[in-house]
Amino acid sequence: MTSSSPAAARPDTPLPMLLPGPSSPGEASSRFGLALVALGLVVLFSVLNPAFLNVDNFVTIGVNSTSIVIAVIGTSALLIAGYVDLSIGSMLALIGIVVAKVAVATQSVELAVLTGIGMGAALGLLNGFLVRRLSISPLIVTLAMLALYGGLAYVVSSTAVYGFPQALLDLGRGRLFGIQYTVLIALAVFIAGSFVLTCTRTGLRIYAIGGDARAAELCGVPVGRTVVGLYAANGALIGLVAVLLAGRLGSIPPTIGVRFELDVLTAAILGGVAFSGGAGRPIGIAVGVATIGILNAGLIFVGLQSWWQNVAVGAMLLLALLADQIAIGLRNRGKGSKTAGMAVAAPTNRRQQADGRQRPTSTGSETVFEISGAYKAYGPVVALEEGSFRVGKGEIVCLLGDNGAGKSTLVKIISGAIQPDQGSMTLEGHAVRFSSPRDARAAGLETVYQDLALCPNLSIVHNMMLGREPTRRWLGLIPVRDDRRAAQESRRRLLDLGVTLRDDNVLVRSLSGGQRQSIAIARSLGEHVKLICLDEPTAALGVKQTAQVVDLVRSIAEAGTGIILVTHDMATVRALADRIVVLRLGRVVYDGGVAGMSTDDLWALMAGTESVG
Ligand SMILES: Nc1ncnc2c1ncn2[C@@H]1O[C@H](COP(=O)(O)OP(=O)(O)OP(=O)(O)O)[C@@H](O)[C@H]1O
Repeated sequence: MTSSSPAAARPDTPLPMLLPGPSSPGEASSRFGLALVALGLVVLFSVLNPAFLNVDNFVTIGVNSTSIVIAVIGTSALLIAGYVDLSIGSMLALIGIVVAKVAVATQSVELAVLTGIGMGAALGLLNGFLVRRLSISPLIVTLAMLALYGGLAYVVSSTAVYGFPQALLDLGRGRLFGIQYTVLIALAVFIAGSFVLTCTRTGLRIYAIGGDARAAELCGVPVGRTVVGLYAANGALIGLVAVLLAGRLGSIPPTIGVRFELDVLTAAILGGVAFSGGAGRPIGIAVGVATIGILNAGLIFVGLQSWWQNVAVGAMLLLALLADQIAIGLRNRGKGSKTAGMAVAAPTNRRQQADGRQRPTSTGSETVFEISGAYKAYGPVVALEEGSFRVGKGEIVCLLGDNGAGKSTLVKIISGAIQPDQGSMTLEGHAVRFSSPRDARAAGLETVYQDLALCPNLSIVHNMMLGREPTRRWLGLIPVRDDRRAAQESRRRLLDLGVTLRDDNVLVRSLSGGQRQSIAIARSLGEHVKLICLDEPTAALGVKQTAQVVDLVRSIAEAGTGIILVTHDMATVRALADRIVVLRLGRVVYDGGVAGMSTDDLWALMAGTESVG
């Protein structure tokens, strides 16, 4: 770890645009390799059939790829969030047939468009709801929907439907300045989708969910709502594809969606979207779509039977998944090898300096938080029998206890993750009751969990601001993420805590354990935070990193925030505790100072083998 000069971290330093997404060598090279694959295909098909290299041919490839261009943005967003919808081909067939029937029956283009997009959104919503509700793999849920929608398409009509109103045909075949409407619509959808993914708050949250859904949830991201919304948006896009296809082709057979999902998924994954979630960029996705378009057209051009397209696209998908796995392997191998240029500076106003002098306790200070008579049982197991203690303003209270003593249960109650069967809490003298961690956070009580609740695929700045991203109006109209303000805000917070950065655009995945812990603690510290609950902040850290975190915790307390620290690390207890609260078999058995106690005394107190007066 290297420390950086204060100038390097000055809040007014201009920042580049901060984009979430991949930065590992494996992912970058797979996109570069893909461009080469696309070029190689063009050369190969041109050699096999010189007529392939023709402007008209590429225009046709572009027009034929419009359905994939529209659908790939929804599929990519789902994949980035760590989800998938395999049913889009069958959904396209079902919506296409229904749209066709409505268009023929009413001869109204408006009704056809409304039916397509509305039905798509409804089917997508259903898929999203089932995926979240059933809590099983989205692969299985949407595979079932694939069969269901595909079958229903044949129930509605087992033969092709045609006889559409002229306005629908005009929509599919008309041109503006010589360019087909369908191409313009596809480009508009792709650009709008890319804008949402890279420039908006929702986009960042989609990457965050794919990086670590639980961490995103703990940071206040509404994961369930976002995922269901993504499925609905994806369905609406499939509805749009169905309408445009009806207009372009002039008839819709129930086989219209065959292999569609395979083409779309392959384009997205070839384009660098990680099947494992959390990564993928529009530029790569565009190259992926182009590759699939060239491949499909080229195979027809050289006169191969259609099943060779299946073979080729299937092989491409396998290769892309393999590249994805290699990228993950490379990333894991390189873990920890990079330094982020981050250090915790030594503040000058510390109550206890590095020489270990005891700092004065603040046991008698104004109470910021109090819990009384907390009781929690899981069936016959009493996890917490009597949890009562207080925390003063700026006081550090260490919560100690042997395994199974009830510490986690008490912390979960305080943080709103579970509700006690009995007991009460006050925050700054007011009675509080939290029905969720979000409630607790809103009241000014933050919890930093042992597994940190950070998204490894996002930058330090984005992690610091996740769930409360500042926004601005682009062109005075469209709300976009204000990454510059986010960076300034996050730097200011880190500097206040003595954490200086050389590069806050680095991904959290490349930080060391101590650096991550510092970021996790710093991100929990908003302006209105009155109490922070830290769960084993120094577990699994080395000596130097532990000292860094100890410094950080101390400076937070000095600023007046109350701290509850759950730890098994007696050196940390001795360095930080104003007071200790010891739990044994679900009961508080000691609440007082640590002065004069040896580490053995502390262990004995937890184990119940010695009494301390
Ligand atoms: N969800 C649950 N269902 C049933 N029993 C539980 C549940 N959660 C905790 N317990 C039980 O409650 C008791 C206290 O558990 P708790 O996790 O609070 O202890 P702890 O002090 O945090 O232990 P550790 O240090 O090992 O994490 C244990 O006996 C545990 O098995």
